[in-house]
Amino acid sequence: MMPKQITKMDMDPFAEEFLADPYAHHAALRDAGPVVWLETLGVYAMARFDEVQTALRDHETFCSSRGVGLADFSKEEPFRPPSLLLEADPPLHDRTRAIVNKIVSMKALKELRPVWQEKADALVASLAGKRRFDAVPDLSEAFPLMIFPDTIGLPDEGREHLIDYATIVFNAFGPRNRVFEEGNAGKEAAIEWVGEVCKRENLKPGGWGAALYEAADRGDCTADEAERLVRSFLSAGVDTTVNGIAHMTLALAENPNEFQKLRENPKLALRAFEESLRWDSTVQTFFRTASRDTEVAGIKIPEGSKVLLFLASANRDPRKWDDPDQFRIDRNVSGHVGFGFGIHQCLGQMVARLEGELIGAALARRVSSIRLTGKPERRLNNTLHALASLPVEMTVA
Ligand code: HEM
Ligand SMILES: O=C(O)c1ccc(-c2ccccn2)cc1
Repeated sequence: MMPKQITKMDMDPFAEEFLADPYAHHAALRDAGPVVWLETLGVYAMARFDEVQTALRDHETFCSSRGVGLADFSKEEPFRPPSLLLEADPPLHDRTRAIVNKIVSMKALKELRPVWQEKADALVASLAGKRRFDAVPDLSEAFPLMIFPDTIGLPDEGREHLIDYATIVFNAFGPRNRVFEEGNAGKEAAIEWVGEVCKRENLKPGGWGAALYEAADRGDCTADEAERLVRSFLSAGVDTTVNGIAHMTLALAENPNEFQKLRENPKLALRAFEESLRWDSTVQTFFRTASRDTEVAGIKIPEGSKVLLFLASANRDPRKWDDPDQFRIDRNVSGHVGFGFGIHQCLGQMVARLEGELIGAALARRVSSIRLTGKPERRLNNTLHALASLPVEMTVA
């Protein structure tokens, strides 16, 4: 079969205008073809659900060990030692993932649920009493920072550095553009603090960090690997859930009918959180690298090519979803790729789901209405769709 001609586009998905409103550009990417060539970056791109899911499932052809950002680790130094999970392929990934799967277990989360639920209820009750507030610092950042550092066993001082550190990590998957440079400026203290708190002596006993060093004591990994696995929890574990909760709150404020459906049935809280991840995917994009010459939909992709996967676009692909742009909490949202897909599917998805469900249920039970009192403000990032401010008014049920 003659290889098809690939559609070339000069769109820059890391331009500030794109990052500010990515959904305005996704349809053009999807309609241009199953695989397109982005001239500006010199990369392939997939924005339809089927191609994104297929690439994520085929981790041998589309590998992670050469980096899941624009940089090809086989050609240039990573900006920090590679993640032993995100930037690892089998067999290394099999071993490290098995270690963390044992720690982030259903049993662990079952024990955490009542502790987190009490904090979620108290936080929402106090905010509803305040009526007007900014749901980014006061709710979306406050709750993860209230429960996640304790779960890891971090020191009490300096936890706010986790937001700054994640800004650096998630910007680093993109080009060294202004968003990257400005996102890094003045954040040396955050890098320093994270480096320190990953050390065994700075982790409290009983936390997930200490549990990684106990895995090292058992010989499941080295102490150095344990230190880097703690860094994984800190890199991906906070700013993602912060923005997941922020987008759920925004969606409920913009869709009052959906919020009333949730109030009538608080058991829909988890569905509301999952639907908000589909509707406005916190993690918008990331890359894979072709480990060998391959072909997708008749398009040749040579070994070493970077392939940009648009998760957020796949989650609104009309080839997969009915009324994809509609936020509907009663939709069957299973199968969305907001947490990725395949062997690298999010390690912390159950943590994120529990956080989102508890906040959603607390809002359903304690708040009678949510409305925006000002324009939400975005914080641009090369990978995350993030909110800097979300001014709301919540009335008490
Ligand atoms: C709403 C919240 C979250 C979202 C949207 C999210 C999204 C994702 C996505 C899309 C991936 C796949 C990356 C890839 O395939 O290259 C991923 C991987 C990962 N996530 Fe999450 N995540 C969230 C919360 C968390 C939390 C709370 C933790 C830590 C407890 C976490 C830790 C990780 C780790 C370690 C990986 C790498 C897994 C591997 O490569 O095997 N994430 N996440
Ligand atoms: O292991 C780490 O350090 C790490 C793990 C996961 C991520 C990530 C990247 C893209 C989308 C979601 N999560 C970042 C860092």
